[in-house]
Amino acid sequence: MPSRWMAHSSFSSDHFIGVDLLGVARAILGGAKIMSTCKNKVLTLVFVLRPGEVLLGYKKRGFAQGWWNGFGGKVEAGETIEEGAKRELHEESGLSVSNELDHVGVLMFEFVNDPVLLEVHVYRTYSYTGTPIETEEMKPQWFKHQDIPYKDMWPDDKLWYSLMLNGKYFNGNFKFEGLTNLLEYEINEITK
Ligand SMILES: Nc1nc2c([nH]c(=O)n2[C@H]2C[C@H](O)[C@@H](COP(=O)(O)OP(=O)(O)OP(=O)(O)O)O2)c(=O)[nH]1
Repeated sequence: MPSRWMAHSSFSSDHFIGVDLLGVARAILGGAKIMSTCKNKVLTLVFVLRPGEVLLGYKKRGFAQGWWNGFGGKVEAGETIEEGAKRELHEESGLSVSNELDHVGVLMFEFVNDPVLLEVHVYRTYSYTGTPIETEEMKPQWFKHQDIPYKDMWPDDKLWYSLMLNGKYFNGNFKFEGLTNLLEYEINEITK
């Protein structure tokens, strides 16, 4: 395990967020090392915003069923990551985005006993057309920032949502055992 990772037993206030370019460089180097031995699965995650609120979808089936999340999924062959993000947003919420999405972060997830790393590209946008609709996969709902249902979400989300909601740029590394036990993590805010 890379020594730069921090071990934590709770998610209270002891998490590590460094505005530290050296740390970012180390994270990139660490990522490159991991990438040479593992295959990454590239995924997208899109947050649609309006003042003071974020649109989340209740996952009705599949991976992370029963949790609230942004919209996204696997990037398909022949599309850019951003094209994949817009496609998944449309498929899962009915919303369309014609402008560029704001790429705010990359989150790397490692799962114990699984060689595949998840590389999740996080986007946000205030600009969209359409009305959110319930789809086969997601049931959308607007949440005020103070009402975000963290207890029914991925355990890492409470650690980086404030950065995303506040328009900060960040990257993160997370090591999970199963889907609910977050063993170690590191989050870096990036100054652009
Ligand atoms: N908020 C949050 N999202 C995560 C985490 N880990 C993780 O994979 N995701 C996101 C990335 C993707 O948007 C989504 C997983 O994608 P998916 O498996 O549903 O992909 P998909 O829609 O292409 O899958 P499928 O329906 O075709 O099976 O979950 C996490 O820890 N927090």
